[in-house]
Amino acid sequence: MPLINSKEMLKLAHEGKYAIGAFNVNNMEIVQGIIEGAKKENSAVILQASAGARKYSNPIYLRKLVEAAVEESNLPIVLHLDHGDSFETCKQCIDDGFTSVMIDGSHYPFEKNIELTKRVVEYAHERGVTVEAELGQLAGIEDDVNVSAEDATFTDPDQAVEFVERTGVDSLAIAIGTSHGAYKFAGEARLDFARLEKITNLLPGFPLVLHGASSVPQQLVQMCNSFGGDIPGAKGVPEEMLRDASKFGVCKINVDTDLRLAMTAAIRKVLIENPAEFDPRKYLAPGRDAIAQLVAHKLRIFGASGSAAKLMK
Ligand SMILES: O=C(CO)COP(=O)(O)O
Ligand SMILES: O=C[C@H](O)COP(=O)(O)O
Ligand SMILES: [Zn+2]
Ligand SMILES: [Zn+2]
Repeated sequence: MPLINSKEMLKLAHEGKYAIGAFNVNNMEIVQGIIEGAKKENSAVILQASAGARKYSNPIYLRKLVEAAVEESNLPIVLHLDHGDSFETCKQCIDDGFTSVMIDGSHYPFEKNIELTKRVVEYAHERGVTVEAELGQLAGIEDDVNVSAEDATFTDPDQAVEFVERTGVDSLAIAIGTSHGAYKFAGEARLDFARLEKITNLLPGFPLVLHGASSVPQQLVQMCNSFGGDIPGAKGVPEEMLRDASKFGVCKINVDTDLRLAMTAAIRKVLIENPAEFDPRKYLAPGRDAIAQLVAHKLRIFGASGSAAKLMK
């Protein structure tokens, strides 16, 4: 089957109360690892490329890799732009064959975010491409952050409704306490589920997206550190919270950091245990396998196992 947009994929996820995994891709081994994991779970999957990924890999290589993944796996796959920063970047990706784009206007004032998102939606929808936008600022909840500070950065439920209505966007990334990277919480992990529930109730059936949702598995952090790494105090979103979020309208969960940790831990182990090794395949293959294993596990946590079947009819 060809690359598809995310409309039906996220709709089915919403109805089934599970979330689709959206994994960041940067090179061949990462694409292959994710696809192996998705195949194992017979799961639909979103492969997403950031601006940094497109710069690193040269957009044409990345696109061709994803096309190869589609052909080889025959799974329902979306090629999505992660954190598009302008209309021009989104347009470029749409023209290049991406089936979904994110326009991240979250750092702009509300009206400007709406205006920018609307412009992307118009261009994308005319071409059958779905659009994700973002409202609110990602940030971890520090132990001493008070409610008014959370109100200032987290997604305002009423604004979310107005934003969705006025832009016609297909999905919305919300801020409820997650953040990008490996250091998400200084103290105890905490997400604002009351806010999530409010947003979901105000936007029935509408797909929400959780960024910064890596769990930072401690076993991977320890493995990195025990083979020469130095990433102390890394902490992510507990898996139970992701499972809960998927039952409250979160239909797409973004994961990049965990892929990086899995791949790096595996590569570090090979290189430290085999100092004479210098064939890249000898460490990239275990890196790829580690990603496959991680992705399969995530998809089970998200409830996405078996989600390919309904989309393949
Ligand atoms: O949100 C992400 C990509 O858009 C990735 O988040 P993590 O850093 O938690 O993996
Ligand atoms: O949200 C950010 C993603 O993890 C992508 O990161 P990157 O910009 O380093 O490719
Ligand atoms: Zn953002
Ligand atoms: Zn993100």
